[in-house]
Amino acid sequence: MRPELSEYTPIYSGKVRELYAVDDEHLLLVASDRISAYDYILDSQIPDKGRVLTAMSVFFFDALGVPNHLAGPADDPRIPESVLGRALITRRLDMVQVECVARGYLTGSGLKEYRANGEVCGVPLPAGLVDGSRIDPPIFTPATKAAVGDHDENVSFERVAADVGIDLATRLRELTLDVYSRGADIARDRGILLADTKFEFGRTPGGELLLADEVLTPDSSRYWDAALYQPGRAQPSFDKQIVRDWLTGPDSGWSTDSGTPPPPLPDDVVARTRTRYIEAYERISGLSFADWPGAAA
Ligand SMILES: N#Cc1c(N)ncnc1-c1cnn(Cc2cccc(F)c2)c1
Repeated sequence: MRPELSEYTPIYSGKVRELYAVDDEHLLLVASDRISAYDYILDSQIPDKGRVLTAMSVFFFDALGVPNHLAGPADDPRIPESVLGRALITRRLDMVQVECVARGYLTGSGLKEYRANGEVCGVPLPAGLVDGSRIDPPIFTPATKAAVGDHDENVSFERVAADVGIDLATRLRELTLDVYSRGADIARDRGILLADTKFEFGRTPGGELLLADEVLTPDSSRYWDAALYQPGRAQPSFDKQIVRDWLTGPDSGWSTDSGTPPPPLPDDVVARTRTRYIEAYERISGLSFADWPGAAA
């Protein structure tokens, strides 16, 4: 008999995820079916998004073999039925307060910084780069965690070293770039470009540094279809472009500068977006989402 979610203590509620205390040493990370676009949490949910993204994290935790915070399988008996497949039991860690970002392509806040001063997080880049340019080798572009609703602030490696010490900062950079590069290789072999990603790390009471949070999901990363890749423009998001195009298209009656929340999504936009998430998982993992625990939404 599985416990009810109400038996666990809520300790954090994010835009699309929640965190519960299971006991003194373990947490339950729950991924919802909520989706964000243009800095709004949409009223419409994407069925099975939480289960797909949980499956992607588990695939990469297993595939990359990095010591991590998982403390049980996807069907761990401590996971309530109501969130089975979209929740994981993890070790409770002392989280390192650094957003560990790796970039293999130039876009978003990194592009904005580059256009202003030719570098990202203090890392100089070659002249002449455009939106979507490859950054080879990939770079470590850390950020400080923002308050809810704010954007993280990009900081230099030197700032991270000042905050957490040079040894830990060096280890964070090394792990971030290694895990990003190996994850990007896996995705690229399946026709999907991992443009950038954000990792979080934490330490055990014994001081071991573990990879935590979600790993290489479309919510913590930018995924692009390699077949559509064209440097010099904003690349279509593998998973969110259908939503973005409808919201900014003629049928939504909405615009990004309206100052109002986006309208609900049409059923076909929801359905096609669900399919994109499942396609990303099945192409990258080589596994069938039908085999993943939990009831289809
Ligand atoms: N992972 C992890 C983790 C851990 N293993 N130990 C202690 N704290 C955290 C932790 C704290 N904040 N977050 C972000 C987060 C993740 C998932 C859902 C949310 F609502 C929020 C993660």
